[in-house]
Amino acid sequence: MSETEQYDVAIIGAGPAGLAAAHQLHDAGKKVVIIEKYLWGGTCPNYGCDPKKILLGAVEAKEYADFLTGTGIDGKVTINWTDLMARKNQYTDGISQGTEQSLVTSGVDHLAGKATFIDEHTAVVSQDNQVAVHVTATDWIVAVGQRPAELTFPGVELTIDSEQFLSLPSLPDEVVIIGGGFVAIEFATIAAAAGANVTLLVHSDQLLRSFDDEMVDSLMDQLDDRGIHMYFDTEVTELKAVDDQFEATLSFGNTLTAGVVVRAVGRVGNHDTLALDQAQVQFRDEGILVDRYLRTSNAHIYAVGDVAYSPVPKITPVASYEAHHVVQEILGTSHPITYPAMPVVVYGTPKLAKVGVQTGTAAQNGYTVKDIDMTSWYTAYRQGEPASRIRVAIDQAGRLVGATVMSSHADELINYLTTAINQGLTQETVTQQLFAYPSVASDLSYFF
Ligand SMILES: Cc1cc2nc3c(=O)[nH]c(=O)nc-3n(C[C@H](O)[C@H](O)[C@H](O)COP(=O)(O)OP(=O)(O)OC[C@H]3O[C@@H](n4cnc5c(N)ncnc54)[C@H](O)[C@@H]3O)c2cc1C
Ligand SMILES: NC(=O)c1ccc[n+]([C@@H]2O[C@H](COP(=O)([O-])OP(=O)(O)OC[C@H]3O[C@@H](n4cnc5c(N)ncnc54)[C@H](O)[C@@H]3O)[C@@H](O)[C@H]2O)c1
Repeated sequence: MSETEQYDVAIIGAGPAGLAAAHQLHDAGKKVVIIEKYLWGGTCPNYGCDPKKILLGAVEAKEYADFLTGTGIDGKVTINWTDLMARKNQYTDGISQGTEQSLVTSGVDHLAGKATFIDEHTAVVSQDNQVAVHVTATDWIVAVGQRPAELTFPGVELTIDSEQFLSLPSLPDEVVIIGGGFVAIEFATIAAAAGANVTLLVHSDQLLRSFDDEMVDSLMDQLDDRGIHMYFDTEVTELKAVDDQFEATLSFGNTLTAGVVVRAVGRVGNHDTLALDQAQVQFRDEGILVDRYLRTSNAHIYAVGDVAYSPVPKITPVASYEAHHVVQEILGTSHPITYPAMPVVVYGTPKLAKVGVQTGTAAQNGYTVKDIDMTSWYTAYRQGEPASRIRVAIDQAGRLVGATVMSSHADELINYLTTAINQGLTQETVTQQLFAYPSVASDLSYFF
């Protein structure tokens, strides 16, 4: 074992959270090291948000062409999975090395290997066939993210997870996806647009539990129109390899045959890999327990991003935001974290996005809810979009407090609505702004 390296701050995990913290603390003059056991950059750019949205890029282009077929577009656009995957790989292949290089360029110390605590200030960083390194630091930031949740039925080892789906060399004709959340819907959309016959197996009675039910129903209609089959209250009880296919037995007795079965049933924290007991850090199955300062039960160890058990969406902007907060804590500006309104987007076709007060329950909580069909509005019309809908919640003072949007532009529109909520804008203040016309933003004042 090598001699111990001593740092002001050591960060475990080089995803969006860990990297943001490392660069900011280094820039502030701290002696920092960041430790990563797999790919520099973490989930989002290597096997999450970014590769997913590259695949979605082709899906969107195909959809736009499909919508306008017969009204100015002739011929059918098809997705070439091999070429699309090559484009995705061209992007992701450079991420880890490029991210590591930016640490080198910035002068941030970094170590490849798996970190495990041996006491509250020290971790061992080990890598196959290499001498383990001891790292000691005054403060630690744990930013180790999550991994796909497992299932336990016989044959589950024949399923693939989200990372494997995002690198599938060829797309089978039949795709089965277990789950009804973000990953399941996004992958179903991509696979269906690329020509596969897609079935979602949902173990509860609903998709996307945290969203406004009515908007989820609208999204389901759209998924249905795109040929995606959905079975609810259904589980896989067994999976077998039969010839070059897989045969899934379902809880109600039927069988389904598919070329690939994707597991998309949530994510679990990587905190169980860290020997946290050695550092007196408490955790539960859902993640590491943190207080309002993002401190763990050991005041010198913070947890941020997906692995922190905090009541916020587990998404990239939140991970970076929490990292920034902890940096301020370590630099001496101590205050409890508060979160602005946080937009989340399900990147299907169409996209479903929400922010702020849940619009499904807003009326019973005293807000005015407006439900607007935007299908005939200019933006949807000019693109021939078959369905576009928004529900907004407005408070007594006329301020927007929540929104759910289903549209091909929901990812952009939700950002404007987030700004409106965070700034406490009313219709009057929005009409004082000038927006380019015609554009998504130019409709903003009609939502109040
Ligand atoms: C398929 C998919 C699509 C997604 N799409 C979106 C999206 O569109 N928008 C969005 O905002 N979010 C999306 N997310 C979520 C987003 O990727 C995460 O919220 C984000 O990456 C969390 O950042 P993090 O830094 O907390 O963790 P991560 O990015 O997971 O990084 C944690 C890092 O820690 C490393 N690590 C773990 N254990 C150890 C250890 N013991 N020692 C050393 N290193 C360790 C891991 O290898 C990893 O690199 C998606 C996630 C998935 C899976
Ligand atoms: N666009 C985005 O921001 C984005 C995209 C993908 C993933 N993510 C992040 O990754 C997380 C994980 O995504 P996800 O779709 O895997 O999880 P999720 O929590 O969104 O959905 C999990 C799904 O699995 C089902 N499920 C749970 N246990 C099951 C079981 N035992 N058997 C069968 N089904 C079961 C649930 O009913 C649910 O439908 C998201 O919650 C989000 O934080 C974000």
